Amino acid sequence: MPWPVVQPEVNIGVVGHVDHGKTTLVQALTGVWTSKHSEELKRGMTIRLGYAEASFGLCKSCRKPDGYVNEPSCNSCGSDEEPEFLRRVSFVDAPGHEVLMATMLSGTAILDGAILVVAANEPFPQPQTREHFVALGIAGINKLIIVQNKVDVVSKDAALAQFNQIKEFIKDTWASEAEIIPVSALHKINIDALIEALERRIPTPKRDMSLDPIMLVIRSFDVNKPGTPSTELKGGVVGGSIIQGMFKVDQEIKVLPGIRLEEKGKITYKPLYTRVSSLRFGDLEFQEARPGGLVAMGTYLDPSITKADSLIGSIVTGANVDIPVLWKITTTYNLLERVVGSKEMTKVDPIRPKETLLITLGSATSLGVVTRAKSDEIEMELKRPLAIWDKKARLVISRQIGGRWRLVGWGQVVL
Ligand SMILES: Nc1nc2c(ncn2[C@@H]2O[C@H](COP(=O)(O)OP(=O)(O)OP(=O)(O)O)[C@@H](O)[C@H]2O)c(=O)[nH]1
Ligand SMILES: [Mg+2]
Ligand SMILES: [Mg+2]
Ligand SMILES: [Zn+2]
Repeated sequence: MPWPVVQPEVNIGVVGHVDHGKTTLVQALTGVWTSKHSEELKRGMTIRLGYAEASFGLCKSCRKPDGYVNEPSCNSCGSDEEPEFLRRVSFVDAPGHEVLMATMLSGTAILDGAILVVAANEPFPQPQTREHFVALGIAGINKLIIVQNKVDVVSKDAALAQFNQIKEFIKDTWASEAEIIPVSALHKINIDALIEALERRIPTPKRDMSLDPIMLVIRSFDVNKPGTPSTELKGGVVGGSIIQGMFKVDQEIKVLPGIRLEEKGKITYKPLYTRVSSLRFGDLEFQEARPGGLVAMGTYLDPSITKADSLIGSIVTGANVDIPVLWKITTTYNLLERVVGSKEMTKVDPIRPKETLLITLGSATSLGVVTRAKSDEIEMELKRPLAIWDKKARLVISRQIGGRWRLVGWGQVVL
């Protein structure tokens, strides 16, 4: 029986320090090189959130973990029997460069679990190894696998020494039980063991389909070729992940905070109302879409509104769902003791009135100027309003230190 054609059911983030091999690992798992943008190819680094899917299966004739495969055949044992389909998985490939921390943070909201990639040939931990690890903890992504990558270029002893350092690092944290798997992403060594660990340690979460539908937008496009006659134009497309509920073709939806308008120097956002024209995962069309994977949602919006990622950080929900959109927020907050994302790990100073912070909530980011600071609560005026779809969601607080946005704390909006 051929493997079923289904949408992915779980989102796994691939995070870690720059150049540690995240994109190479996603390619080993899915066959897809996610960094396709010209700037990314030129600079050899991930700039936007990358995305790729794979189906995993298990060969019954093989002994585990050799029988875990990402294609409907097994070359470990040469059996003619088709491996059994397990599930379709999506990978969100985060950029590791320190200047792209905000992009990494905006991806964490759509994850069900994560792989932290650590290069075996560099001292452990590197700054963004720490910072991404802390970001996962704040977002509550407690299903973690640590991949020790590039073991092909270090000695067995060096790999073992670093393995023990990683163990020591996670010992008293939320991730103390995380498995550490040595691989070579480049040479595709031990990928079967990694797939086995993903199947075992990052189960598909139970979803409640009766909740109001919420999709967090991480991309948006105009899919029309330049010069298309206006009568043949396709509506704007938003790409993102459904974090609760489900969407159907033809459903009435709204996009929040919506379109940015400027009138006499005053900036407002107006919600966009439209209908779902199509739902796609990869190249496949579906009539309905549920949590898991990255869905491309076709709409009847003017494509100039969605072009060039202009709706990143928006949320999509049902047209009648009430969600507060706020320019001013009060949040509880907690600060880290140290700035984990810089080499020096300086102390985190208290939040001061008038300072500008970077706030990440879901896939949205906004600058916020602190108007009042108490020991456990701050008030902020935002440069871009935030849609508060879940008042229990944690927002992440970053501060500019030495010219870089560094993660310094987290909080919860008080409504
Ligand atoms: N020897 C060896 N090199 C590897 C391995 N995995 C990745 N590399 C190399 O490491 C470099 C960086 O790999 P990427 O996959 O682009 O790293 P990344 O973590 O996605 O980098 P950013 O997206 O910029 O954070 C490339 O030259 C890869 O070929 C491995 O297992 N062994
Ligand atoms: Mg990359
Ligand atoms: Mg094998
Ligand atoms: Zn087999």
